[in-house]
Formats: sequence, C-alpha cells, structure tokens
Amino acid sequence: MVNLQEVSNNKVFGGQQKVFSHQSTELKCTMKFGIFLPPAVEKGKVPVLYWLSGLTCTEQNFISKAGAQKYATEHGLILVAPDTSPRGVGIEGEDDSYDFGSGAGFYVDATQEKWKTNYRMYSYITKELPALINANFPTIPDRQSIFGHSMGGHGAIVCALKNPGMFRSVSAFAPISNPTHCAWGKKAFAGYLGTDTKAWEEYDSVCLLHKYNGPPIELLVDQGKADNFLADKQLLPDNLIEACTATKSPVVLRMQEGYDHSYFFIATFIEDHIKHHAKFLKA
Ligand SMILES: N[C@@H](CCC(=O)N[C@@H](CSC=O)C(=O)NCC(=O)O)C(=O)O
Repeated sequence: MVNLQEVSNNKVFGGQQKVFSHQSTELKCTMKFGIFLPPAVEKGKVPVLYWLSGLTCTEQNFISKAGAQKYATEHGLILVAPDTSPRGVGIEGEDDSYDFGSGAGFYVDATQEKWKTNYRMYSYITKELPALINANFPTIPDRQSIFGHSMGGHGAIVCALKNPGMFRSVSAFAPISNPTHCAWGKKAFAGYLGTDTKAWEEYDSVCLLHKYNGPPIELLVDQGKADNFLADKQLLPDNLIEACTATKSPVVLRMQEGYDHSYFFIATFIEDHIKHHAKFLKA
C-alpha cells in the first residue's frame, strides 16, 4: 500500500474495521483515517461512503460509537472516516480551544498566514483522501457519497455543493447549516479565512445552495429536538430549509423528538442514512 501504515484491524459484522496513518501532502502532517471494508470486497469493487465528524472528534468517534458497520455490511459499502484536522503541527494556540484548531478544521482551506500551510481540510477531503482511497482499496471511484455530523454535516454538504456530481448523495446529522450566522462558524471562519465575510460564503451551505448548478441532490437531515446546540442557535436548520425551498433543492428534514447532539442520536438513525446513500450508490 502506497504511503499507508496500518494502525489497527478489527473484525466487525463480517468485515474489517481498520485504521491507517499516512503522511498528508495537503496538511503536512501524519493523518489517520478509519476504513471499514465490508465482506463484499472479497467479490469485487464496491462504492464508498465518506463520513465527516464534528468538533473534538478523531477518526475513532464514528467507528466506535455510530454502529454503522452492520449496515455497511448489509449494503456492501466501504466507509471512510477521517480525522477532523491536522494534528501536532506546532502552530501557537492550536490546542487552546475545542472549537478552533486541533479537532476543528471546519473542512475549509485556510487563507490566513498562521493556518494556511496546514489547515487545508477541504482539499484533503475532496482531493487527497479520495485519491488515496481509490488507489489503495477496491472502490468504484465514480460511486461515492458523503455524510457527517455537526461540523462534519456542514463539511459534507459544502463538499457536495462545491463539487457537483462528485458525490451521488449527501446527508447530515445536526449540521452547522449556516456557519456565517452562528458563533462556531464566525469564530472559525474569521480565524481561518480572515475578516472578509465574502470569503466565508464559499463554505456556507445556505450561500452555496443559491449558487449551485449541478444535478439535484436529495438531502436527508436528521436533527434532535433536545439538542442543546440547536437551542444555542449554532445549527440553524430552518435557514437550510428556507434555502432549499427558495432554490427548489430536494430536502427531507426530520426533527426527532427527545434526541440530543450525541452519538446516541447518530446510532439511532444511522441505518436510515446508510439506506439513503445505498439507494443512490447502487442505482
Ligand atoms: N463542549 C463540547 C463540545 C464538543 C461536542 O459536542 N462535539 C460533538 C460534535 S459538535 C459539532 O461539531 C461530538 O461529536 N463529540 C464527540 C462525541 O463522541 O460525542 C466538548 O468539548 O465536549
């Protein structure tokens, strides 16, 4: 395997949950990602579903808490779950807060001097990682989809909207839907992209929906009604729905009674999301 070191390998639901590390050219550091290989890979190439995690996560949260492997085995999909930022790159302040720097790459390519060399998660997710996965694993490169949670839900929708046709489907759990209008997004975008808010719009799902000119994307979003970050106005799903309605973009938002922002919520509805993606990946 070119440029890949196996870190762990566990059999689960008949497949192999592996973690690899590699030297990233975009991020200029060692990165890890989880990859689940379903039993179907023994018979041939299969589609890939990328998962983007939220603030504070590494590649471990999704692979150990979401329970996704069972459904990836059922539908014959590879799952790829990368880390959420560069690690240990030696930028002053990189570990100071949970919502900026390490664990909080926000899936953008930073333009600000201090961050721009390493904080290139957008290019990592849309270019380097798919190329690495397709070169080393039995994928069908033109059958890939993307989903994520919170900061990762934002990342998944943004990556799909900025690259029409690259992903066959997209879905999200409690995404940060309109980062230019919430505290998390304003802090991250000011730090990575600077004070010109025009540049922020390039990474905001609501703004990008108004510019999108590709094949229709049927977006599935689950949102817990008891999510504290919903109450704190960090997620703003109504703004996403308004933009989808205005642009006639297909969307299903399911407001889930009593669910919070945690991986318990994700594990509850992960089957529906994998089914949603399988419908498009297997069509
Ligand atoms: N203050 C909390 C916030 C961290 C948190 O809740 N992270 C979520 C994602 S939030 C948006 O991107 C998460 O996925 N956490 C990991 C988990 O396994 O639950 C804190 O510092 O914990």
